[in-house]
Amino acid sequence: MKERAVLVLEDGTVYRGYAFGARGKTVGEVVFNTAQTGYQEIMTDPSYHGQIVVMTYPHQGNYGVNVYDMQSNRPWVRGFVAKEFSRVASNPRAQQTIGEFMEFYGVVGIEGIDTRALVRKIREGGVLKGTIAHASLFGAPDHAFTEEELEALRREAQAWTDIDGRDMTPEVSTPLPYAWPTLKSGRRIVVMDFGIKHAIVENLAALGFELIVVPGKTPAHQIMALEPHGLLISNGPGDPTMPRYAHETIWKLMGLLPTFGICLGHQLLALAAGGRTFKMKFGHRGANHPVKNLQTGKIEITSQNHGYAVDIDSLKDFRPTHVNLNDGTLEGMAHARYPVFSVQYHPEAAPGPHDALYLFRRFLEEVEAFHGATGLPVEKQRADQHGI
Ligand SMILES: NC(=O)CC[C@H](N)C(=O)O
Repeated sequence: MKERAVLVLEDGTVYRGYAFGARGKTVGEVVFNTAQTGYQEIMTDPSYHGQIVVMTYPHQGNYGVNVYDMQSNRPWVRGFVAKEFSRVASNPRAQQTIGEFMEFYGVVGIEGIDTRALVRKIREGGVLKGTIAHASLFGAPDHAFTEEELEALRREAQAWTDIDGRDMTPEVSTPLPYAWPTLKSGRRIVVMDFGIKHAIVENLAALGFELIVVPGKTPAHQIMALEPHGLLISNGPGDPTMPRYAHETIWKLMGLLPTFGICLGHQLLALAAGGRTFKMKFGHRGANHPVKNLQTGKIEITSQNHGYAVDIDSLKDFRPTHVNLNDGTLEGMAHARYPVFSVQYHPEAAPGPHDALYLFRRFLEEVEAFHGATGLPVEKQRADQHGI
């Protein structure tokens, strides 16, 4: 017998379906992702911290999960929703089924609801908070939820602390600096970790960089003390206006090092320079967002996961380099004077197409161009000028 479950939104809408994954209850911001594959990368991307993710593609889990596709050391989604989850994993790379994985890591799920209706609601009204609850919590797997119980679940969703207005960095960032294993020892990159996906560091490592991952809270002078040749500012969850210390650090480092910002890193760069961000109605989450590269005129099909965006008209010191063809929002920018650039989307894919991998190579070229001429740590002299 299937166990009953509900998803109750803060506006009182109730979706009745069946329990999946870990048994229990969970509250979060309900968002949707349109990627057809990549559920494991999505669940383990720290940028989803605080969110219940609804997959629009109706069948999830058929190729299982494995240790290689993890984007961090555990899932971060607060809940996972699909029309139907596969009970079998049919792929030689599979080591577990999606259900086993969700149970192991305590991810509460629901299936059998009309995900199309739910997604349409979010698209029309914007993201909402919601609660998923499984019937066994209320006594029995076939328990039919009463009006009072549903109202209590609705209030729980409403009362949950929003993602906006709090800094989630301490919850996802590494507490201590560490070296990411690489086989070569090329130029040294410091990676500011706001909840980094493994695929980003793996792409940098593949280019031969030496990588030191530091907590997002690391101040500018400590970063410079590591004598880096470049700086990567990672993706991460939450409201980009909240980690104010990061704006200050990035502002201090601006121009000292070739810098590449990805997603949250892009937003932090814009804010550090005096630009503005805003919360989008329902964000961009999927693996087929068309982005126009304004420098080449080419279109890239990109992987995306963000709920905030940089206001294109607020840019200070940066010029737009990429725009989203669906809604015209800013997707990339470059500094007017320094080798500092960033994208709102995910060049590392994981999941998604590899159209934008060239950006990692561009970062390598920027680092080489910046340091290549003299071979001296130019940034150190500049740091002295900046007094850090
Ligand atoms: N993937 C990310 O880095 C997300 C950035 C930010 N938390 C947003 O939702 O817009």
